[in-house]
Amino acid sequence: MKKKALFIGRPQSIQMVYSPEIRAELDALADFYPEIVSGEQFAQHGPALKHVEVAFSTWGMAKLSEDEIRRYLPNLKALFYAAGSVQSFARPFLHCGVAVVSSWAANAVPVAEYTAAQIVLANKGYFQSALLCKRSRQEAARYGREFPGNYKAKVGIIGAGMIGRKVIELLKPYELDIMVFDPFLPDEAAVRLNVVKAGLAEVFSQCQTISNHLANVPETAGMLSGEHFDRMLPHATFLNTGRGQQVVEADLIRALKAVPTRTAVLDVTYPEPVPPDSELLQMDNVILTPHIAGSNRMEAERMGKYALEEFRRYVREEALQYGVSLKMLETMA
Ligand SMILES: NC(=O)C1=CN([C@@H]2O[C@H](COP(=O)(O)OP(=O)(O)OC[C@H]3O[C@@H](n4cnc5c(N)ncnc54)[C@H](OP(=O)(O)O)[C@@H]3O)[C@@H](O)[C@H]2O)C=CC1
Ligand SMILES: O=C(O)C(=O)CO
Repeated sequence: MKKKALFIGRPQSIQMVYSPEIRAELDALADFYPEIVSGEQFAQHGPALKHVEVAFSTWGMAKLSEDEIRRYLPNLKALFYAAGSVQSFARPFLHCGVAVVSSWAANAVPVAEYTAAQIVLANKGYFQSALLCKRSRQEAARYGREFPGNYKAKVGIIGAGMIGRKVIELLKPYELDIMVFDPFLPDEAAVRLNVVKAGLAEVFSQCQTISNHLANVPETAGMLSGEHFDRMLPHATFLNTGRGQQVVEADLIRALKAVPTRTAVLDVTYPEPVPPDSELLQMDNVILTPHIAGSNRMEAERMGKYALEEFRRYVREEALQYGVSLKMLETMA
Protein backbone atom coordinates (compact mmCIF):
# COMPACT_ATOMS: atom_id res chain seq x y z
CA MET A 1 0.00 0.00 0.00
CA LYS A 2 1.18 3.55 -0.79
CA LYS A 3 2.40 5.63 2.12
CA LYS A 4 0.23 8.57 3.23
CA ALA A 5 2.13 11.74 2.48
CA LEU A 6 1.84 15.48 3.00
CA PHE A 7 3.49 18.62 1.66
CA ILE A 8 4.15 21.17 4.39
CA GLY A 9 4.99 24.82 3.63
CA ARG A 10 4.32 27.56 1.08
CA PRO A 11 2.71 26.41 -2.20
CA GLN A 12 4.97 28.63 -4.34
CA SER A 13 8.20 27.22 -2.89
CA ILE A 14 6.89 23.63 -2.97
CA GLN A 15 5.98 23.99 -6.65
CA MET A 16 9.38 25.47 -7.54
CA VAL A 17 11.38 22.71 -5.83
CA TYR A 18 9.12 19.75 -6.58
CA SER A 19 8.84 20.08 -10.38
CA PRO A 20 5.99 18.33 -12.24
CA GLU A 21 8.39 15.45 -13.11
CA ILE A 22 9.44 14.96 -9.48
CA ARG A 23 5.85 15.36 -8.34
CA ALA A 24 4.75 12.61 -10.78
CA GLU A 25 7.40 10.24 -9.39
CA LEU A 26 6.40 11.03 -5.81
CA ASP A 27 2.73 10.48 -6.68
CA ALA A 28 3.62 7.02 -7.99
CA LEU A 29 5.13 6.15 -4.61
CA ALA A 30 2.86 7.89 -2.13
CA ASP A 31 -0.72 8.94 -1.59
CA PHE A 32 -0.59 12.72 -1.04
CA TYR A 33 -3.03 14.80 0.99
CA PRO A 34 -4.69 17.05 -1.60
CA GLU A 35 -3.61 20.35 -0.05
CA ILE A 36 -0.23 21.86 0.83
CA VAL A 37 -0.50 22.72 4.53
CA SER A 38 1.29 25.73 6.02
CA GLY A 39 2.13 26.17 9.72
CA GLU A 40 -1.00 28.18 10.52
CA GLN A 41 -3.32 25.66 8.83
CA PHE A 42 -2.55 22.60 10.97
CA ALA A 43 -5.38 23.25 13.43
CA GLN A 44 -7.85 23.36 10.55
CA HIS A 45 -6.57 20.20 8.78
CA GLY A 46 -5.38 18.37 11.89
CA PRO A 47 -7.84 15.47 12.14
CA ALA A 48 -7.41 14.57 8.45
CA LEU A 49 -3.63 14.26 8.83
CA LYS A 50 -3.43 11.59 11.48
CA HIS A 51 -2.43 8.80 9.07
CA VAL A 52 0.35 10.80 7.38
CA GLU A 53 3.60 8.78 7.51
CA VAL A 54 5.93 10.96 5.43
CA ALA A 55 6.07 14.72 4.90
CA PHE A 56 7.91 16.78 2.28
CA SER A 57 8.91 20.40 2.53
CA THR A 58 11.42 23.05 1.47
CA TRP A 59 12.08 26.75 2.27
CA GLY A 60 9.11 27.97 4.33
CA MET A 61 8.88 24.85 6.51
CA ALA A 62 6.49 25.20 9.47
CA LYS A 63 8.05 25.46 12.92
CA LEU A 64 5.92 22.98 14.86
CA SER A 65 6.34 22.26 18.56
CA GLU A 66 6.65 18.71 19.90
CA ASP A 67 3.12 19.04 21.20
CA GLU A 68 1.79 20.07 17.75
CA ILE A 69 3.70 17.25 16.02
CA ARG A 70 2.24 14.66 18.42
CA ARG A 71 -1.25 16.16 18.11
CA TYR A 72 -1.49 16.71 14.34
CA LEU A 73 0.98 14.18 12.90
CA PRO A 74 0.97 11.29 15.41
CA ASN A 75 2.07 8.72 12.78
CA LEU A 76 4.75 10.78 11.07
CA LYS A 77 7.92 8.75 10.55
CA ALA A 78 10.04 10.86 8.21
CA LEU A 79 10.31 14.45 7.04
CA PHE A 80 12.11 15.11 3.73
CA TYR A 81 13.34 18.71 3.60
CA ALA A 82 14.34 19.71 0.08
CA ALA A 83 16.60 22.64 1.05
CA GLY A 84 19.63 23.34 3.23
CA SER A 85 19.70 24.13 6.93
CA VAL A 86 17.18 22.36 9.19
CA GLN A 87 18.36 24.20 12.32
CA SER A 88 15.21 26.28 12.69
CA PHE A 89 12.70 23.42 12.87
CA ALA A 90 14.32 19.97 13.14
CA ARG A 91 14.79 19.48 16.89
CA PRO A 92 11.13 18.93 17.90
CA PHE A 93 10.71 16.40 15.08
CA LEU A 94 13.84 14.52 16.14
CA HIS A 95 12.67 14.56 19.77
CA CYS A 96 9.41 12.97 18.57
CA GLY A 97 11.33 10.18 16.83
CA VAL A 98 10.74 11.50 13.29
CA ALA A 99 13.64 11.02 10.87
CA VAL A 100 14.68 14.37 9.36
CA VAL A 101 16.33 14.23 5.95
CA SER A 102 17.83 17.31 4.32
CA SER A 103 18.90 18.15 0.75
CA TRP A 104 21.79 20.27 2.01
CA ALA A 105 24.14 18.30 -0.21
CA ALA A 106 22.11 19.48 -3.22
CA ASN A 107 22.09 23.09 -2.03
CA ALA A 108 25.84 22.85 -1.56
CA VAL A 109 26.40 22.27 -5.29
CA PRO A 110 25.62 25.79 -6.57
CA VAL A 111 27.38 27.44 -3.62
CA ALA A 112 30.51 25.40 -4.32
CA GLU A 113 30.34 26.13 -8.05
CA TYR A 114 29.91 29.85 -7.39
CA THR A 115 32.78 29.86 -4.88
CA ALA A 116 35.18 27.88 -7.05
CA ALA A 117 34.54 30.33 -9.91
CA GLN A 118 35.20 33.28 -7.59
CA ILE A 119 38.43 31.72 -6.31
CA VAL A 120 39.73 31.24 -9.86
CA LEU A 121 38.87 34.87 -10.70
CA ALA A 122 40.22 36.22 -7.40
CA ASN A 123 43.61 34.58 -8.00
CA LYS A 124 43.85 36.60 -11.23
CA GLY A 125 42.93 39.90 -9.53
CA TYR A 126 39.71 40.01 -11.53
CA PHE A 127 37.47 41.84 -9.08
CA GLN A 128 39.36 45.11 -8.69
CA SER A 129 40.98 44.92 -12.15
CA ALA A 130 37.53 44.93 -13.73
CA LEU A 131 36.63 48.13 -11.86
CA LEU A 132 40.01 49.81 -12.43
CA CYS A 133 39.92 49.08 -16.15
CA LYS A 134 37.21 51.72 -16.66
CA ARG A 135 39.44 54.38 -15.06
CA SER A 136 42.81 53.35 -16.45
CA ARG A 137 43.69 50.24 -18.39
CA GLN A 138 47.35 50.72 -17.47
CA GLU A 139 46.59 50.93 -13.76
CA ALA A 140 44.36 47.85 -14.00
CA ALA A 141 47.08 45.88 -15.81
CA ARG A 142 49.66 46.91 -13.19
CA TYR A 143 47.30 45.81 -10.43
CA GLY A 144 46.54 42.51 -12.18
CA ARG A 145 50.24 41.66 -12.50
CA GLU A 146 50.51 41.44 -8.70
CA PHE A 147 48.34 38.29 -8.69
CA PRO A 148 49.73 34.76 -8.96
CA GLY A 149 47.04 33.24 -11.20
CA ASN A 150 45.93 29.66 -10.73
CA TYR A 151 49.14 27.65 -10.72
CA LYS A 152 50.51 26.87 -7.24
CA ALA A 153 48.64 29.77 -5.63
CA LYS A 154 47.64 29.17 -2.00
CA VAL A 155 43.91 29.02 -1.32
CA GLY A 156 42.41 28.87 2.18
CA ILE A 157 39.15 27.04 2.85
CA ILE A 158 37.60 27.77 6.23
CA GLY A 159 35.28 24.90 7.16
CA ALA A 160 35.52 21.64 5.20
CA GLY A 161 31.86 20.72 5.55
CA MET A 162 29.54 19.88 2.67
CA ILE A 163 30.29 23.09 0.74
CA GLY A 164 33.95 23.46 1.68
CA ARG A 165 34.67 19.91 0.50
CA LYS A 166 32.81 20.37 -2.77
CA VAL A 167 34.84 23.54 -3.42
CA ILE A 168 38.03 21.54 -2.86
CA GLU A 169 36.79 18.85 -5.31
CA LEU A 170 35.91 21.45 -7.95
CA LEU A 171 39.33 23.08 -7.66
CA LYS A 172 41.20 19.81 -8.30
CA PRO A 173 42.05 20.56 -11.96
CA TYR A 174 43.67 23.88 -11.05
CA GLU A 175 46.90 22.75 -9.37
CA LEU A 176 46.40 25.04 -6.39
CA ASP A 177 47.85 24.56 -2.92
CA ILE A 178 44.87 24.31 -0.61
CA MET A 179 45.06 24.98 3.11
CA VAL A 180 42.08 24.11 5.29
CA PHE A 181 41.01 25.39 8.67
CA ASP A 182 38.67 22.79 10.17
CA PRO A 183 39.46 21.58 13.68
CA PHE A 184 37.18 18.56 13.19
CA LEU A 185 38.63 17.37 9.88
CA PRO A 186 40.41 14.04 10.49
CA ASP A 187 44.03 13.93 9.26
CA GLU A 188 43.24 10.99 6.91
CA ALA A 189 40.43 13.02 5.32
CA ALA A 190 42.86 15.92 4.75
CA VAL A 191 45.26 13.51 3.02
CA ARG A 192 42.42 12.14 0.87
CA LEU A 193 41.39 15.67 -0.09
CA ASN A 194 45.03 16.57 -0.80
CA VAL A 195 44.91 19.62 1.48
CA VAL A 196 47.07 20.86 4.33
CA LYS A 197 45.36 21.49 7.67
CA ALA A 198 46.27 24.85 9.23
CA GLY A 199 45.24 27.33 11.88
CA LEU A 200 43.30 30.46 10.99
CA ALA A 201 46.32 32.72 11.49
CA GLU A 202 48.35 30.65 9.03
CA VAL A 203 45.53 30.57 6.48
CA PHE A 204 45.08 34.34 6.58
CA SER A 205 48.78 35.18 6.50
CA GLN A 206 49.69 32.79 3.66
CA CYS A 207 46.74 32.42 1.31
CA GLN A 208 46.04 34.48 -1.78
CA THR A 209 42.33 33.77 -1.57
CA ILE A 210 40.41 32.71 1.53
CA SER A 211 36.85 31.42 1.47
CA ASN A 212 34.54 31.04 4.48
CA HIS A 213 32.24 27.99 4.76
CA LEU A 214 31.74 27.71 8.51
CA ALA A 215 28.44 26.59 9.96
CA ASN A 216 26.41 29.35 11.55
CA VAL A 217 26.40 28.03 15.12
CA PRO A 218 26.94 30.06 18.32
CA GLU A 219 30.58 28.87 18.58
CA THR A 220 31.52 30.36 15.19
CA ALA A 221 29.93 33.81 15.75
CA GLY A 222 32.63 36.48 15.30
CA MET A 223 35.28 33.79 14.73
CA LEU A 224 36.90 35.77 11.87
CA SER A 225 38.22 39.04 13.29
CA GLY A 226 41.00 41.64 13.14
CA GLU A 227 43.65 39.19 14.25
CA HIS A 228 42.95 37.34 10.98
CA PHE A 229 42.03 40.11 8.51
CA ASP A 230 45.08 42.19 9.53
CA ARG A 231 47.29 39.31 8.38
CA MET A 232 45.91 39.22 4.84
CA LEU A 233 48.52 39.57 2.08
CA PRO A 234 48.49 42.97 0.29
CA HIS A 235 46.59 41.53 -2.70
CA ALA A 236 44.60 38.81 -0.93
CA THR A 237 40.87 38.28 -1.40
CA PHE A 238 38.41 37.19 1.30
CA LEU A 239 35.26 35.47 0.04
CA ASN A 240 32.20 34.90 2.19
CA THR A 241 29.31 32.74 1.06
CA GLY A 242 28.91 31.29 4.58
CA ARG A 243 27.19 33.67 6.93
CA GLY A 244 27.85 37.27 7.96
CA GLN A 245 27.72 36.43 11.67
CA GLN A 246 31.09 34.68 11.49
CA VAL A 247 32.81 37.94 10.54
CA VAL A 248 33.59 40.92 12.79
CA GLU A 249 32.63 43.32 10.06
CA ALA A 250 34.25 46.45 11.57
CA ASP A 251 37.57 44.56 11.66
CA LEU A 252 37.22 43.46 8.04
CA ILE A 253 36.45 47.04 6.96
CA ARG A 254 39.48 48.34 8.86
CA ALA A 255 41.81 45.78 7.27
CA LEU A 256 40.48 46.58 3.79
CA LYS A 257 40.87 50.32 4.32
CA ALA A 258 44.39 49.89 5.65
CA VAL A 259 45.39 48.04 2.47
CA PRO A 260 42.98 48.91 -0.37
CA THR A 261 44.57 46.38 -2.74
CA ARG A 262 42.96 43.69 -0.58
CA THR A 263 39.46 42.65 -1.67
CA ALA A 264 36.37 41.21 -0.03
CA VAL A 265 33.65 39.49 -2.05
CA LEU A 266 30.61 39.08 0.17
CA ASP A 267 27.47 37.13 -0.73
CA VAL A 268 26.36 37.27 2.90
CA THR A 269 26.63 39.99 5.53
CA TYR A 270 25.30 40.70 9.00
CA PRO A 271 22.83 42.26 9.03
CA GLU A 272 21.46 41.25 5.67
CA PRO A 273 20.80 43.25 3.56
CA VAL A 274 23.58 45.72 4.25
CA PRO A 275 22.14 48.88 5.89
CA PRO A 276 22.11 51.92 3.52
CA ASP A 277 24.69 53.79 5.63
CA SER A 278 27.17 50.86 5.72
CA GLU A 279 30.73 51.64 4.65
CA LEU A 280 30.70 48.37 2.70
CA LEU A 281 28.53 50.10 0.09
CA GLN A 282 31.12 52.87 -0.44
CA MET A 283 34.28 50.78 -0.74
CA ASP A 284 35.75 49.92 -4.17
CA ASN A 285 37.50 46.87 -2.73
CA VAL A 286 34.23 45.32 -1.51
CA ILE A 287 32.10 43.38 -3.98
CA LEU A 288 28.60 42.57 -2.72
CA THR A 289 26.14 40.05 -4.13
CA PRO A 290 22.61 39.60 -2.73
CA HIS A 291 22.88 36.09 -1.19
CA ILE A 292 22.71 34.34 -4.55
CA ALA A 293 25.22 31.53 -4.05
CA GLY A 294 22.60 28.96 -3.00
CA SER A 295 20.01 27.26 -5.20
CA ASN A 296 18.40 29.62 -7.64
CA ARG A 297 15.41 28.91 -9.92
CA MET A 298 16.29 25.72 -11.85
CA GLU A 299 18.95 24.75 -9.30
CA ALA A 300 16.17 24.45 -6.71
CA GLU A 301 14.83 21.39 -8.53
CA ARG A 302 18.04 19.51 -7.64
CA MET A 303 16.99 19.76 -3.98
CA GLY A 304 13.64 18.16 -4.84
CA LYS A 305 15.47 15.42 -6.74
CA TYR A 306 17.62 14.59 -3.72
CA ALA A 307 14.49 14.43 -1.54
CA LEU A 308 12.87 12.06 -4.05
CA GLU A 309 15.97 9.83 -4.11
CA GLU A 310 16.04 9.70 -0.32
CA PHE A 311 12.33 8.84 -0.28
CA ARG A 312 12.97 5.99 -2.74
CA ARG A 313 15.58 4.64 -0.29
CA TYR A 314 13.06 5.00 2.53
CA VAL A 315 10.43 3.05 0.58
CA ARG A 316 12.96 0.32 -0.16
CA GLU A 317 13.92 0.34 3.54
CA GLU A 318 17.53 1.18 2.68
CA ALA A 319 19.82 3.37 4.81
CA LEU A 320 19.25 7.06 4.17
CA GLN A 321 22.22 9.15 3.01
CA TYR A 322 21.29 12.56 4.33
CA GLY A 323 19.57 11.98 7.64
CA VAL A 324 20.24 14.64 10.29
CA SER A 325 20.70 13.78 13.97
CA LEU A 326 20.58 15.91 17.13
CA LYS A 327 24.34 15.39 17.47
CA MET A 328 24.96 16.64 13.92
CA LEU A 329 22.96 19.79 14.63
CA GLU A 330 25.66 20.85 17.12
CA THR A 331 28.13 21.60 14.30
CA MET A 332 26.21 21.63 11.04
CA ALA A 333 24.98 24.73 9.23
N1 LIG B 1 25.23 31.97 0.43
C1 LIG B 1 24.32 31.02 0.29
O1 LIG B 1 23.41 31.13 -0.54
C2 LIG B 1 24.40 29.78 1.13
C3 LIG B 1 25.14 29.76 2.27
N2 LIG B 1 25.24 28.62 3.03
C4 LIG B 1 26.09 28.68 4.22
O2 LIG B 1 27.35 28.05 3.92
C5 LIG B 1 27.94 27.59 5.14
C6 LIG B 1 28.44 26.15 4.98
O3 LIG B 1 27.34 25.28 4.73
P1 LIG B 1 27.52 23.67 4.64
O4 LIG B 1 28.83 23.35 4.05
O5 LIG B 1 26.30 23.11 4.05
O6 LIG B 1 27.57 23.32 6.19
P2 LIG B 1 28.17 22.04 6.93
O7 LIG B 1 27.37 21.91 8.16
O8 LIG B 1 28.27 20.89 6.01
O9 LIG B 1 29.67 22.52 7.26
C7 LIG B 1 29.93 23.51 8.23
C8 LIG B 1 31.39 23.52 8.60
O10 LIG B 1 31.56 24.31 9.79
C9 LIG B 1 32.39 23.59 10.69
N3 LIG B 1 32.17 23.97 12.08
C10 LIG B 1 31.05 23.81 12.82
N4 LIG B 1 31.23 24.26 14.07
C11 LIG B 1 32.50 24.71 14.13
C12 LIG B 1 33.30 25.28 15.15
N5 LIG B 1 32.82 25.50 16.37
N6 LIG B 1 34.57 25.62 14.86
C13 LIG B 1 35.08 25.42 13.64
N7 LIG B 1 34.38 24.87 12.62
C14 LIG B 1 33.11 24.53 12.86
C15 LIG B 1 31.98 22.15 10.43
O11 LIG B 1 32.90 21.29 10.99
P3 LIG B 1 32.68 19.69 10.85
O12 LIG B 1 31.55 19.42 9.95
O13 LIG B 1 33.96 19.26 10.26
O14 LIG B 1 32.39 19.21 12.21
C16 LIG B 1 31.95 22.14 8.92
O15 LIG B 1 33.24 22.04 8.40
C17 LIG B 1 26.88 27.75 6.22
O16 LIG B 1 27.13 28.92 6.98
C18 LIG B 1 25.59 27.91 5.43
O17 LIG B 1 24.62 28.64 6.14
C19 LIG B 1 24.62 27.46 2.68
C20 LIG B 1 23.85 27.43 1.54
C21 LIG B 1 23.64 28.59 0.71
O1 LIG C 1 19.97 27.53 2.31
C1 LIG C 1 20.72 28.40 2.76
O2 LIG C 1 21.36 28.24 3.83
C2 LIG C 1 20.89 29.64 2.05
O3 LIG C 1 21.74 30.41 2.41
C3 LIG C 1 20.06 29.97 0.87
O4 LIG C 1 20.25 29.14 -0.19
